[in-house]
Parts: sequence; structure tokens; C-alpha cells
Amino acid sequence: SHTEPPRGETSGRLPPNVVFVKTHKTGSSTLQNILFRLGERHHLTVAFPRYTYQFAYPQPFAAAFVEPLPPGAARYNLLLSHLRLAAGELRRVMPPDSLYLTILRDPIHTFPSVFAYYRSTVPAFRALANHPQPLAAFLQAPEQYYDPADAGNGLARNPMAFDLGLEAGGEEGGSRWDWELERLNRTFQLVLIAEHFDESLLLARELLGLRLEELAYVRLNARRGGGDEALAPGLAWRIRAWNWLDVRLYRYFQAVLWRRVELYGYTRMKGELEALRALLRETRETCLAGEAAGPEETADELRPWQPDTAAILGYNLRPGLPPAQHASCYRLVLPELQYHARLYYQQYGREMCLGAPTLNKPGPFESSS
Ligand SMILES: Nc1ncnc2c1ncn2[C@@H]1O[C@H](COP(=O)(O)OS(=O)(=O)O)[C@@H](OP(=O)(O)O)[C@H]1O
Repeated sequence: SHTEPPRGETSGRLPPNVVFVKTHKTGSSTLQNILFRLGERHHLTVAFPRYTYQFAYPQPFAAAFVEPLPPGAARYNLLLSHLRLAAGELRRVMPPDSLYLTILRDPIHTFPSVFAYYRSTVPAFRALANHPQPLAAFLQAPEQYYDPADAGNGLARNPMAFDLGLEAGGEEGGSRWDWELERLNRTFQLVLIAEHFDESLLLARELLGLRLEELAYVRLNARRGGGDEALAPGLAWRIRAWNWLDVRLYRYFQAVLWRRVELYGYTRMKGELEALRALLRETRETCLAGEAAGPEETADELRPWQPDTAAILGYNLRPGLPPAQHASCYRLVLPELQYHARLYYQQYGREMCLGAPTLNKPGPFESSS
């Protein structure tokens, strides 16, 4: 909370209040981890869901989904958990000066990632569970598997648009979408783009008043064999056709990002990118024992939640790190659910409430193997 003075290396100035709309399978856990660490360093008050790790997703966000303020806190400073955007309700919870951020990724990468991660939980994908080439089979005849009226199918078509609150289940058409995109552009101070993650981070740094060292990150939640995998011929256009609104969203905000980079200055950006990438190399060398590793190779507390349809990579820390370094490296690689539960405990002095099982991504303590 703002009542405790910041300590240690951080000096007086507190970061601004932030709403991060955590879209699915876009690199959002990597950004959330940066913001979790920022929050912890400055003892910020986080607006947590009352149950689990998400704000009653896929229901549109409502103020009632938020855990009440802890004793002594006057306001929330950060809101970072998965939700379906309803800006008016967010404004009821978060201070009026809050900065709104989100992240988008090229639909040709986002959709296969969503498909692999949620194949056994999203109804439209479930029928393909035992198919040898499930993604190709789905895209061959998506309408056959997809019922737009099923509330569980939000991620099955235009998942990013769905997370941003758009009615994204139907067919292409109409200029009303231009208007919706402009409305979103007014809601967000910054829309990061995963394919330009480092450029986006530098823009975020200016907006949030961060030091370069506060941008240190490792790629979290990567799929084994995933990342920006090569797609079978013909699959890319099918993905784009099915996810037509995500394509429009992505193109629109990619153009917005490039205008921002231009205003920022190419030369300045280039120099800072070099410095950032040197920092990232140094961070990996200091903290990590090797590359990202599969679930069988990582410690329980550092293993990201595993769906049964994909292996999600985590990290092992370099053995023998001195305590201060261990503490910062540990947070750098701490997966979403573990960091979430940890901050919740710090803020409320009790364990978070898991409540009823959620549609997707349940607790790491429930069904991970
Ligand atoms: N920095 C950066 N840049 C680009 N891409 C990145 C980055 N960090 C994570 N990733 C990729 O994003 C996927 C994980 O996304 P999320 O963390 O949003 O997933 S989740 O919805 O929170 O489960 C996952 O994609 P796939 O590996 O394709 O599944 C990650 O590899």
C-alpha cells in the first residue's frame, strides 16, 4: 500500500497506477511478471480476484469480482489478472489516473498457442482431442465444431478481441469495427506487441517512469515446440480468416505502435534496445541454469501450470546464488500462479481462495501433474 515507505534501492517516487488487461497466450505472463515485481518492490496494493487467478473469466469484468482493499490501504495501485474487458467497471475499481495497458500478438502465433493450451477445456476444441493433426482439422471446418452461443467458446475465435470485450464470435463485416478499434485506442495508453516486445517495453518504461534494470525479464510460459513455430502450408491464411477480428485488431495496434516508436525516435530506440538486450543477456547468465526446461526438469515451486495438451517450459536457477541475487532471480522466473498466490498472501496474510474450479488454468495445486 502507499502507506509504507518504499525501501532499499528504490527511491521516493512511486510508479503510476496500472491496469494491465492480460490477454491470453500473447506473452502476457512475461509482462505481468515485470509488473508483479514492480508492485512488490514498491509495496503497491494489487486488486486481486476474490477467487482463483482470474476475474470470473469469461464473464465480463465487474467491480464485484475484486477482493476488498486490505486494511490500511486507500486505493488499489495495480490490476493485472486475466479478465474480459469492461472498461466502465474497471474505472469503478481503479483510480482515475490509472494507465491502461494490454498486449497483442500476431494471430498466426496466438491462435495455435490458445489451441494447444486450451484444447481440452474450450468446447470447440475438445472434439479434436484425439486427432493426429488437431489444429489443421479444426481449421478445415471450424464452424462444424464451434457454437458461438456456448460461453466457454470465447477463446475459440478471435480470442484477443474477446478478451478486449468485443463480440467476436460472428462473421466479418461492417464499419462498426473501425469505431470499436478507435474506442479501444482511447482506452489504452499503450498496447504492447509481442513481436516487438522489447520496443514495446521501452515505450512502457517511459510511460511508467521505470529504470532500464526494471525491464529485465525471461520469456515465460513458452510451449515446448511452440514459440513462433513454422506453420504447415495453408494454415496461416486459415487462421487469419477464422480470426478476422484479431487480424484487424493486431494490424491496427501494430500501426499505432510504429507511430509511437517514430515519435520516440528511431535512433534513441535503437540505442536503448542494445542496452536492454545486453541487460537481458546478463540477467540470463546471472540467474539461469541453462535454457528453459520442461516440466519434468523443473522444481515444483518454479513449474508453470501444465495443461494436459502441451508442455509449458519453466526455468531452473543457477545453484549457489548469493541470497540477494537469489531473491531477485527467483522472482524473475516465478510462474504466474505462484507469484499471484505469493503476493496475495503478502497483502492479506492468508491464502487466496481457489473457490469453484474455473473454466481454464485452475490452481497449480489442483490438477497439475
Ligand atoms: N517476450 C515474449 N515475446 C513473444 N512471445 C512471448 C514472450 N513471452 C512469452 N511469449 C509467448 O507467449 C505465450 C504465452 O502467453 P501468455 O503468458 O499470455 O499465456 S497465458 O494466457 O497467460 O497462459 C507463449 O507462446 P507459445 O510458446 O507459442 O505457446 C510464449 O512463448
